Amino acid sequence: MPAQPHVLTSTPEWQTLGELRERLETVVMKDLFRDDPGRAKRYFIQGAGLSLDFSKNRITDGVLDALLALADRCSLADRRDALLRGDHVNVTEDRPALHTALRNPGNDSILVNGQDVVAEVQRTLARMETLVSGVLDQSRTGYTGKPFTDVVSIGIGGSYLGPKLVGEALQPYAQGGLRCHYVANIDGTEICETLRQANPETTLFLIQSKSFRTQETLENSKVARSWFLKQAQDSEAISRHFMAVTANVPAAQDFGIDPDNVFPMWDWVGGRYSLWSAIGLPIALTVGMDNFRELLAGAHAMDQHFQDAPARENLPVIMAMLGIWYNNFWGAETHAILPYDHYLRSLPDHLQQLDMESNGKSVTQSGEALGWQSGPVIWGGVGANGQHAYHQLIHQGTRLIPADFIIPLTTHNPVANHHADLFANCLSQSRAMMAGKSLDEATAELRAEGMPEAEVARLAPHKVIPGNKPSNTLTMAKVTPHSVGALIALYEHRTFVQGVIWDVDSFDQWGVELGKQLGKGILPRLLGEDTGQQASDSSTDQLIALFRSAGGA
Ligand SMILES: O=P(O)(O)OC[C@H]1O[C@H](O)[C@H](O)[C@@H](O)[C@@H]1O
Repeated sequence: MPAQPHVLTSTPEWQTLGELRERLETVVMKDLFRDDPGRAKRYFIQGAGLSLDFSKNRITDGVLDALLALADRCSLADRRDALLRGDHVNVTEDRPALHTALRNPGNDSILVNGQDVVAEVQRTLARMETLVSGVLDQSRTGYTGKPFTDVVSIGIGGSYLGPKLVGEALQPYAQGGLRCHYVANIDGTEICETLRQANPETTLFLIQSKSFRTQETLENSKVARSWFLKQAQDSEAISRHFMAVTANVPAAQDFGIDPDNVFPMWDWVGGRYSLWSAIGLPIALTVGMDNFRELLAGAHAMDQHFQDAPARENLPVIMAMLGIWYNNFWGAETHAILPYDHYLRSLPDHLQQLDMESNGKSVTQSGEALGWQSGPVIWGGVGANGQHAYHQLIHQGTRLIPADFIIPLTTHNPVANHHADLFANCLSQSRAMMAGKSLDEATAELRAEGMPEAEVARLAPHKVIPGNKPSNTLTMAKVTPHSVGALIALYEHRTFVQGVIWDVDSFDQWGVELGKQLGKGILPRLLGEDTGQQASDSSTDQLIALFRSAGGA
């Protein structure tokens, strides 16, 4: 993909946005709502079953036009088409990023290095179907003939976060009662606590690693294999209990996985975009293949919306450009993801990797230092819990924190007035962020309580909520396989659009490599092996000595 033929900050569109930012300094959203009864309706769009109210943003039609003009200047439509048709948009690794092909039900072939990606995807889905139906109908059993009760998915990063999020999100669709556990960290506690809950005779292990080189996953898998063999006492039994999803088939075979039990991954799928591939097996084993296909259909519907909807009505484009507005013109350093739904509790974790690993970059596609900010810190948590914790800083802290509120209109678990209460909480937060509370209002409230005037004057400033804090509200009819697919694909495309504007490679992640390299030198020293390793720095040396003096190994 060629580099942008411009310096972003020198474009007329960027200059216009800078001027608009100055003009909006004193504009208050509350006044915009008061003066324009049609505002909410005008800034409300829908696609793939999701609705976005983006009226509580510091924008005018002029700002929106200018943001979309910037997207045009960055050739967004061409870059989107290049992504979808399989051009090598991952420039540093010289390969496509074809996660959209994983959820494309069409039969038109897409060739990557002479290989028909679409046929590969269909073949893999059929193999997944065979495994899933065999496990769920109990025709496929463990080595003693007992049906499976537990699945342990071992993987980290993109081979963990997406499946965990969706597996939790689709609990209402669970079939077969399999318990799915996820082990990611190289922390003995995680694997040991998981294995304590499992029975080797009835546990299926999925080793999820695109590279099959990831230390955490390999070490945890070895522990799982030893634990299993200790009871099974027969290495032949491994083939009934261990599966792998990987692009590195020889390494999986070396580990002892039967080639028939290896599901493919491909170079043209990035780890953080891989839940739609066989990496999604824990999801399919939880909810069955029909629901897994519905998940893919939801994501595909969002792909089509992204491709076809005009920019002004395009959910990923609008959300991405609003993010650019706050990140690059208002100095926002973070972006909060606030799902008001227990099933979506791991969404912030997944989006953290998706967005921060994709757009946490400092050079352009052609390797020049960026002259502008790239991806923000993504964080968040489930509402209303956050309201009793970090929302204080959102409302009254000194930083500007744009937020996405995400909430289904109906619940799988109607009980008392809970869902209306939850919805009221969500709306009250976005309204409080937008409207705030003025000094006059705070003063009047305190006076109404009958407080002495001196106390009123002392307390009122502490009760002021500045307001004018931006947020989006995303809704869906219900948390379903389709809506969850659409939601995740929406954020994938939002991330892509921002990467286009910033001119970064959103599909590599070189920054995570250095720690891995250094770890290889540090480990032998922690274990007291004399490797002739040079000392690193006095801090690292001191901490190594501390670990060894405590007998930490
Ligand atoms: O699937 P794997 O090859 O084991 O990789 C697992 C994860 O680790 C890497 O270090 C990257 O940071 C992630 O993008 C990747 O998803």
